[in-house]
Amino acid sequence: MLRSGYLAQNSLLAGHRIFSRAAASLQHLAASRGRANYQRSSLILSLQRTASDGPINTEQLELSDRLYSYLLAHTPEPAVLRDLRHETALRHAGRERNQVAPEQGRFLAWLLETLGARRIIEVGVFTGYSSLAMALALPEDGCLVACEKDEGPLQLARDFWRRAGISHKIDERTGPATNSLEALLEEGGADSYDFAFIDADKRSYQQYFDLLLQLVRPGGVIVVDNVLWYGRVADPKDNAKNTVALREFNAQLLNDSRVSISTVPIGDGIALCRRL
Ligand SMILES: C[S@@+](CC[C@H](N)C(=O)[O-])C[C@H]1O[C@@H](n2cnc3c(N)ncnc32)[C@H](O)[C@@H]1O
Repeated sequence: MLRSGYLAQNSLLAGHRIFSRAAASLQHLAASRGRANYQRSSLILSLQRTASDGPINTEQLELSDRLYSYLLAHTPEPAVLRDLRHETALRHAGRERNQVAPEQGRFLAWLLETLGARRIIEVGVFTGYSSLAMALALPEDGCLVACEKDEGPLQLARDFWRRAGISHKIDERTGPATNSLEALLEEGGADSYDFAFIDADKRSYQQYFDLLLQLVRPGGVIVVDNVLWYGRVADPKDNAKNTVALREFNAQLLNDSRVSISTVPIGDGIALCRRL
């Protein structure tokens, strides 16, 4: 979108128009992500930490709306993914927040490229933003098993998979994801996947994780979305079912000797888990 190569092909005027449209779109995106919850007093925050086992660097980068817009402007996003965001906002108004953010989609794609992943699984597809971002990063003979229970948003996902020319890489599994993952195991899929992404109902995360640990090969990676849950996991007063489920999942993950983990505060927080 804002890439110099792209702008260079257009006249300065056209470039200006593209920039203005993209900037407006990015501002809208930044504003619509519930980032008002973040403190805005400065770019660098000094936090009161509760860690008691030694000095730590307490300087944290705060993503203000302005800095987030800058980040988006420096995140490559193919036009087909940007169009899918817009189409999702039109057809599934109010549910756009279900989608991973562009920098997360790019991160997942980059990770797959870096790992050289060929066979991957997604749990929770919605209108297909993350699946499309990931499928674009797979080789021509790669395969993404797309698990989704809701037929409604899948229709848009299919349109865009076709439009992007990656439908042949998608193995669609409609229905409750636990059934789909169990079916993959019955089909002999144990230890045969390079990567999995969990982004569905929070109370089933542990179940998905345990099944995916059987499907992903040793050395393979499972990425889990929403582990910081918009900050709610750290709020002792928040005992909503999803918050409690994510808190329990995070606590279990910390002591799970089957994986090596790193939790990264991108988007709503993701846990990167490598199967040992
Ligand atoms: C947060 S959205 C996924 C967003 C998607 N990863 C993206 O970036 O566009 C979660 C999706 O999980 C699906 N889901 C919820 N419970 C499910 C289940 N038990 N089995 C399969 N899919 C489920 C929902 O229908 C919804 O579409």
